[in-house]
Parts: sequence; C-alpha cells; structure tokens
Amino acid sequence: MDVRVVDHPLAKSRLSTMRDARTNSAAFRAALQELTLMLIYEATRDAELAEESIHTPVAKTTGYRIANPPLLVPVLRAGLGMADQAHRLIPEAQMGFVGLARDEETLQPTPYLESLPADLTDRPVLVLDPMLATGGSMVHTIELLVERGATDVTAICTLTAPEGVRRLEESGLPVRVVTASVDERLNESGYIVPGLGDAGDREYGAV
Ligand SMILES: O=P(O)(O)OC[C@H]1O[C@H](OP(=O)(O)OP(=O)(O)O)[C@H](O)[C@@H]1O
Ligand SMILES: O=c1cc[nH]c(=O)[nH]1
Ligand SMILES: [Mg+2]
Repeated sequence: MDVRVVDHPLAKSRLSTMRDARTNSAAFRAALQELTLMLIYEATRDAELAEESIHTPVAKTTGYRIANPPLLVPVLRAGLGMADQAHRLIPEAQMGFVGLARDEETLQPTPYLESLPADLTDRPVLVLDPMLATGGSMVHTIELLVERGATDVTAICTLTAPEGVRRLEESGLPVRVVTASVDERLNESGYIVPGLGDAGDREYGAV
C-alpha cells in the first residue's frame, strides 16, 4: 500500500498548531483547512488531465482540466472540517457523506449516516478524515465504497497511527494514504500518541 507522508515545512507548522493543546477551536479549524489544501494538492498530483483548446488574450494554447473528478467523502464529524477546503480545490467534485462515532470502550465505529452515490465504478474517491487510529472507521468507510464499485480510494488523513496503517494494508482494500505524519503508536485508550487529542471535539466541542 502506498503511504505518502507530506512533510513540507508548511505542513509541519500547521500540524504543530493542531497538536498544540493551547490552540483554540477556531485556530484548530483554520490550521486543518490549510493542511487539507496541502494534502489534497499532493494526493491529486497524478490525476489524469483532459486537454482542451483555449484562447488567452494573446494566443491559442492548450488548457487542462481534471478528466475524472473524484467523489469527496468526509467522515463526520471530524472530516467535515476538511470538506469545504477540498471542494474549493476541486469544485467539480461531487460529495458524499459518512457519519461514524467510535465507541470509546470497544473502539468500534458506530454508523449513523450514509449518503453515497449508488454506483462508484470508475470514480476515484478521496475519503477525508483527520485521524486514522485503529483504522476501524476507515475500513468501514472504504467497505461502503467498494460495495458500490469503487476501486481507487485515497484516504486523506492529517495524522495516522502505525496500527491503523497496518490494518488498512492487511485489509487488502484498494486504498492509498496521504498524511502529514505517521505518529508513534496508540495509547491504551486508542488515542494517537503524540497525536492531537480528539479531532472532532477540538473542531466542534466535546459531545
Ligand atoms: O481509526 P479509528 O480508531 O476508527 O479512529 C478514528 C476515528 O475517530 C475519530 O472520529 P470519532 O469517532 O471521534 O467521531 P467524531 O469525528 O464525531 O469526533 C476520527 O475522526 C475517526 O473517524
Ligand atoms: O487520537 C485520536 C484517535 C481517534 N480519534 C481522534 O479524534 N483522535
Ligand atoms: Mg471524536
């Protein structure tokens, strides 16, 4: 499985803002949006282009557009903080939604929302979730996509744990990962170390 770590200095600085426990919700959301821009930029580096003839004010030339715009799938709640920025970069993208809440005792994802196109054959999909911890939520989401025919899925995750990366790899699902960091490990409560805490709570408040 391809795991691309975006370690650009600007990505590192935004991630540090997100990690810092002193960062308030508004600054956390702003840093997440800026980091999302960098991760999407890197994730779409090899996207296929369609050519078209265009006229500048000076001459005729070749213009380009994304040939097959992806489906964007934020995983609620935390992935919602990445959705608008991703859509700004790829305005022609369609968006689907998955809602999951991890049970903090069992660490299993509990689904509460699924709004996806019925047929994803031949469509690239970008799943947006700041955190890949045990990998349970991401595996659940990708299985929903694969049931609909998806074969080209990219998980855009601000932060990952080695345990979650391994789980995705062992799942055999058609996925690659773009992240700003593979952290050290999970702690006994299933939180990423050093991590940034609970991403959804830091964006929107504790529930
Ligand atoms: O890899 P996993 O062990 O499954 O954990 C990762 C999940 O945990 C967080 O969501 P959470 O369940 O806290 O929901 P929230 O976004 O509503 O806070 C995060 O946004 C992922 O979806
Ligand atoms: O560290 C973690 C692990 C799962 N979900 C989060 O929001 N943070
Ligand atoms: Mg949460």
